Amino acid sequence: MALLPVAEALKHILEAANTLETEDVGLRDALGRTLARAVEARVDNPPFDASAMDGYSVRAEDVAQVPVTLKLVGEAGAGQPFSGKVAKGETVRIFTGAALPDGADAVVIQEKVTADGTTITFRERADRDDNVRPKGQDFTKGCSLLEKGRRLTARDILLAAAAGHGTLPVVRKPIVALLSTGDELVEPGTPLARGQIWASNSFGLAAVVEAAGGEARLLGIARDSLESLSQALDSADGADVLVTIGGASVGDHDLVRPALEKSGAKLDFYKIAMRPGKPLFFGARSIGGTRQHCLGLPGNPVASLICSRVFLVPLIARLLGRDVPLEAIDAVLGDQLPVNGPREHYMRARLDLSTSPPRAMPFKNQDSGLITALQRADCLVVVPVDAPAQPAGTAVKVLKLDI
Ligand SMILES: Nc1nc2c(c(=O)[nH]1)N[C@H]1C(S)=C(S)[C@@H](COP(=O)(O)OP(=O)(O)OC[C@H]3O[C@@H](n4cnc5c(N)ncnc54)[C@H](O)[C@@H]3O)O[C@H]1N2
Ligand code: MOO
Repeated sequence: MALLPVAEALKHILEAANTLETEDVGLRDALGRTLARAVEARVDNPPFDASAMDGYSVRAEDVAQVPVTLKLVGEAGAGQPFSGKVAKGETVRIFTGAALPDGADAVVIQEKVTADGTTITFRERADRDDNVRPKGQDFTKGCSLLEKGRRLTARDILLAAAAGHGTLPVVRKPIVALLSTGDELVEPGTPLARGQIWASNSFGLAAVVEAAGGEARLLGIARDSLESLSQALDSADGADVLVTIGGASVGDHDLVRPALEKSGAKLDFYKIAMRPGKPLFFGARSIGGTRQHCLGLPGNPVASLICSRVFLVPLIARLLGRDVPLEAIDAVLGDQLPVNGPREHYMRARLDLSTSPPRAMPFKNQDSGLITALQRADCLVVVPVDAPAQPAGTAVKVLKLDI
């Protein structure tokens, strides 16, 4: 069977996914969530002409010639506005953040005046609007502040709060169920018998899911039997995406696809022209009356994590209504590469950003069992299908390994 090119596989996955529903969350729960609608300002900011300094509010024309003495007639504090009006020859004491009293149009900082009871002598002249933050200077009511599809940062949340929002409309988090499969697997932290290994992938993948904005649900470990797999697959009820790990290849114990198909899944594709990641599959099924995307990742830890970066992170982004973060950047090879085979090779590498263009140094050993090399890598050099040998200095595409 011909292997599906990586770009085609990604296209199939993205075309299958639609943006999830909208929900309102409080500002305290908004960090990292994706805006479902644009956010507009509900007020002007500042909402009133405000003093930027501690000092005295004046009519600028009264202090055009200095020194001059004005009469103190009151005080304006933050949250404690002056109720009267500043008339000719008068001044009102003012503090940072207070509303500028009616009649006043400038603030003189206190360091520039001499106060003696209600007699205030100004030693420095002021112009209109000096030390005043005019109403609406920052933003005005109704203007668009945050665009739909944006992943909310601390800065965004501060802005939304200042613009009058106590809650924000965000896209519901996709629930991603993660199922490890294999007779050799035991939970991390428990003792190992001979032939066993710890099921590390699901924990790495759960972190990928959550960093991408999804909610990970670990379904534990299914054994290599149709019965155990079927039972575990039934427990993925309520998830938007089911990710199976391992059992995807062609061995006698690779039963994940048959079990999934038995549970009603229709596979869109199986096997892609990617290294690592060849036995990846994708499809969908109906469970509990809702449609669930099914992504089968290879068991090799390196393959599963790299495939999650290339396929699962964009799938989650699409479910969240976000742009798909898979842009490759331009770099040059720091070392020569041999001829590539029939699969697009995602080579673990380190990226030196101090040079222009950045220089990517692929690791010598690209075995997909090397977890330490994956952990040390900060990018993937993407080597096209059947690429010829390439000397150091060749231009290449690189995917940042930001997971
Ligand atoms: N005859 C062939 N054999 C294999 C082929 C092939 O085309 N023909 N493809 C190879 C490729 S490429 C890959 S990748 C692997 C993937 O196979 P599976 O998806 O069936 O993965 P498993 O056999 O279940 O596991 C592979 C490896 O990873 C370990 N593993 C599995 N799950 C976990 C987990 N949750 N945490 C940590 N480690 C895990 C497992 O113990 C194995 O060592 O197939 C090749 N074979
Ligand atoms: O292509 Mo398989 O995913 O190593 O090594």
